[in-house]
Amino acid sequence: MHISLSSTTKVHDEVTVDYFKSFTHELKAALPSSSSIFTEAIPVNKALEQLFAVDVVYSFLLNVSRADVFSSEAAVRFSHSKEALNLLRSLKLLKYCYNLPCGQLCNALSSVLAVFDRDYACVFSLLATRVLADRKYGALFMKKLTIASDASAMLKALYKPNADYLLEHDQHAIFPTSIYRQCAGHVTSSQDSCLIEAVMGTTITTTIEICRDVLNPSSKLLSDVYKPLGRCVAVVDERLDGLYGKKLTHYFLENDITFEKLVYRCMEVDKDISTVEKILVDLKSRRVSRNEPVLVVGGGVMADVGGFACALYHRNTPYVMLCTSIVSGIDAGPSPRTCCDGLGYKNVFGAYHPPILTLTDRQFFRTLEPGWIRHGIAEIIKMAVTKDASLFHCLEKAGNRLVQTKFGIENCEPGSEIDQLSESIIAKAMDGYVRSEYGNLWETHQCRPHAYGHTWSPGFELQAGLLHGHAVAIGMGYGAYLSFLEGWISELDFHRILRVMSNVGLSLRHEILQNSDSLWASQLKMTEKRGGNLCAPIPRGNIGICGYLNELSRERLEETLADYQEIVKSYPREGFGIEPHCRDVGLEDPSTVKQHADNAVLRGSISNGHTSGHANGLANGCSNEHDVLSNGHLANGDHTNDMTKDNTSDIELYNKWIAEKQQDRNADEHTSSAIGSKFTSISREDTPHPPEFEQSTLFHNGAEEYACAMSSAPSHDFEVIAEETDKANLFAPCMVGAVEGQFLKMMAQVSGASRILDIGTFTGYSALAFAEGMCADGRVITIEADAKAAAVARSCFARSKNGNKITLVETDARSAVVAMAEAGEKFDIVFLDADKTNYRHYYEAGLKLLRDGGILMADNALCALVYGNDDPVRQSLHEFAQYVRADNRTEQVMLTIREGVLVVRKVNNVQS
Ligand SMILES: C[S@@+](CC[C@H](N)C(=O)[O-])C[C@H]1O[C@@H](n2cnc3c(N)ncnc32)[C@H](O)[C@@H]1O
Repeated sequence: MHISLSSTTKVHDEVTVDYFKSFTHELKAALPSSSSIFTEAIPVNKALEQLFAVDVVYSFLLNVSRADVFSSEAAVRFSHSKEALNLLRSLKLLKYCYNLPCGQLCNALSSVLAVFDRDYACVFSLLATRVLADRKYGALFMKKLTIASDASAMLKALYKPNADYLLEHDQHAIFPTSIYRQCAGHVTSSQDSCLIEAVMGTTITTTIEICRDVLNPSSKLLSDVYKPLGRCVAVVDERLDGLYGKKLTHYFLENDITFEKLVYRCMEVDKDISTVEKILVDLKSRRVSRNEPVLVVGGGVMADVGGFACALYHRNTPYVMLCTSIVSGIDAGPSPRTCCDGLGYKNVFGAYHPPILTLTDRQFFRTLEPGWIRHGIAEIIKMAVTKDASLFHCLEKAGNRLVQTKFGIENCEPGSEIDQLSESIIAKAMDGYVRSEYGNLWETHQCRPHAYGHTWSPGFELQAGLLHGHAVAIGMGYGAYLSFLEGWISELDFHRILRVMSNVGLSLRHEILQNSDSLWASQLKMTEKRGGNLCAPIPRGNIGICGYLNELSRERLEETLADYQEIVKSYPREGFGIEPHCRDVGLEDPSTVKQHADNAVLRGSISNGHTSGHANGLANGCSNEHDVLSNGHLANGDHTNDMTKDNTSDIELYNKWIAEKQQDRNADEHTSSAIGSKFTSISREDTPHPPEFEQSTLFHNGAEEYACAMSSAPSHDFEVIAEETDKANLFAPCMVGAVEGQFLKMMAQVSGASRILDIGTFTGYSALAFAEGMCADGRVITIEADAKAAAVARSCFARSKNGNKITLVETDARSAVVAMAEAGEKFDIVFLDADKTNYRHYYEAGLKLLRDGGILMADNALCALVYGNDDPVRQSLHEFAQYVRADNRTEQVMLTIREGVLVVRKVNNVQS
């Protein structure tokens, strides 16, 4: 250090634990508890001015502002105890004292004092609390009080020279963009500057804490971050909001912090760019600043998309990760690899952006299903086998009690052996994970122990619809077998690894392994991703140590895979896992999701004239073991080759094919009216009655079944509805069913509807389909007159995660719609599915209820064709269709979905 500021200022080369200790004693001597500064009589600004003028304080702040807080030497100096580590955490904050709000600065000072003198810290914290509570001075940067043009001359004389020093020698300390990251680099150039060689590096700091009861208002973990800012903007997983939303709100309310909660659905299927976009739009609308840590609350999906949104927002915005699942709590939460799926690939978009603070609290595990707990344990086992033998011992000891007690949270006493063991397991797993991840933040090399189990599993995880943890467990078991065959671990240790997984109900095998193609495809893809090396992490030497397998031929893979499956058959359940599939724990089958994703890629590649190899190329750039889709044909590239053929010949072939098809069809009387020469001039003739239609159904046999098979599978909630309808002996065909349900859901999604009116609930299928397609704060009002049907619907809504978006009104819809229109209610979509003879009445009220541009849909509209001549509904539906057709306030299309859906768009502002 080259500057002396006053004769009394001591400049320390190194800030140590002892330095903090002597600061505490010196401060107590200079400002004893009896000082007037600690009394309420003195205004906050005066108290602060006095505090900063104390010689001990300004020499302390000078030293910490110049301290090298990010070096490994500094870490070593503070590594001997938890208290010392907490001091390092305070030091990292105090380094930026000029830029800290006074409230936060005083808080950090009282945390330091608390390590050495609790009584004195208590007195000091009263001052800190007063400052924090002061709207003006609590949020004011220390530099405003000490070096700004209107600061007192005395304080300026003390603090300005050091600020000037920092401006020259350590710009981060005086004008930081973020207090959580620094960068440095050097540039060398030729004399004429035509050749430049440069090196750049970034240093990021973060804190990870395994904590308890973080949402108890007395916990300071979150309030320490947000109190100085005055507010907390949080992005919250919708499911978590249902479970803990009130507690979260209460926490911030009690701590007098404005809480702005943004809620998003975070199922695996939501992990796409649209969710990230929504978060970005919302952050902007809340005017979140680039220095304001966003609170991200949820499991793995939320950690990925929330973290990614923060990485994109202002190019880089800090965030605090509150982990609520095991996977986020020890893996995705602190992970720097934020991402979302896209173009049919998992994790194809992303950024390296770790949280500034990760909090893992086991209390949240209470609401996890056993199947989710089991799947989370796989990620812990991976760290135990490759990084930490002591963690492995803990897992062996705890066994299935981890699942039974939800990691020491249920069916056991606080402080019991399993409670402590669980805490230790989570902490050690986290430690192992961040040690292997943070040393290789940008994945600049492929020696990554935490990828154990992830080399072959991407080949079958999605195809088999497996939960990630079960797929990884199979990958780990097989990897351990290869390690044993290599002579890297003993047979005993190989079986210990299998046993620890089997004991908690994880899978050691699955039928899909009978075909090794997908594993081989995955191996090829991984090798490509890992820079041409297989580099498969497997245990080597002992449990707790990692080695890397770099060669495995196709023949050997087949042979060893077959042997492995024989061996694991001797394990309980013949090696199969408990509830291994996503569908077993109520999650959407990812293979369905994947199928749609593949279609998207294919469509994209055709319409862009690109090959699917283009999309493959994107996947190659991915950086996450979870990211390769298990699609054998894409991975093998054979499909790619088809698509890269000469474009012209493809078009010629297509034209020839279509000409033949046209001829065939035109030869068939029934279809020639709609296809071919008459296509552009369909008759617009109207008839007083519905035209004769020879068939009693709209479609040939098999058409609807095929449409159903090729549409996204409905969620489990609809199975519940079907079962309950059946149990209640209600007429099941009343329900809109799978294909139309999926259509309604999509209409809600693509229109971004936030309010939908569903007339004719029956047992709730259409209402729930709409609800599924709407965002968290969407509302479906559904009307049903029949008490029995309404009761079934109500119970189904109560069992669905989307049921909270639905309000069921049990009444006669005819008068209800009039009353709603009179009350000025507005909807984005109105769906008619009640008494068909009253469709015209609902239509008129519906137009009043729709916002401009809104959509009205009338179900069963094509039934005018198939109902018998003596059925009054036949004529009534026909007249309704005629009425709409003649209405110039709307435009419409009759869709041949199920029994016909007449879709009507309101084009003008409709007067009542
Ligand atoms: C075809 S079902 C509706 C099916 C439902 N949309 C679904 O997807 O499951 C028609 C429902 O409308 C109800 N309904 C008929 N007339 C009604 C009225 N005037 N007011 C309210 N509900 C009525 C019937 O009780 C019946 O449950």
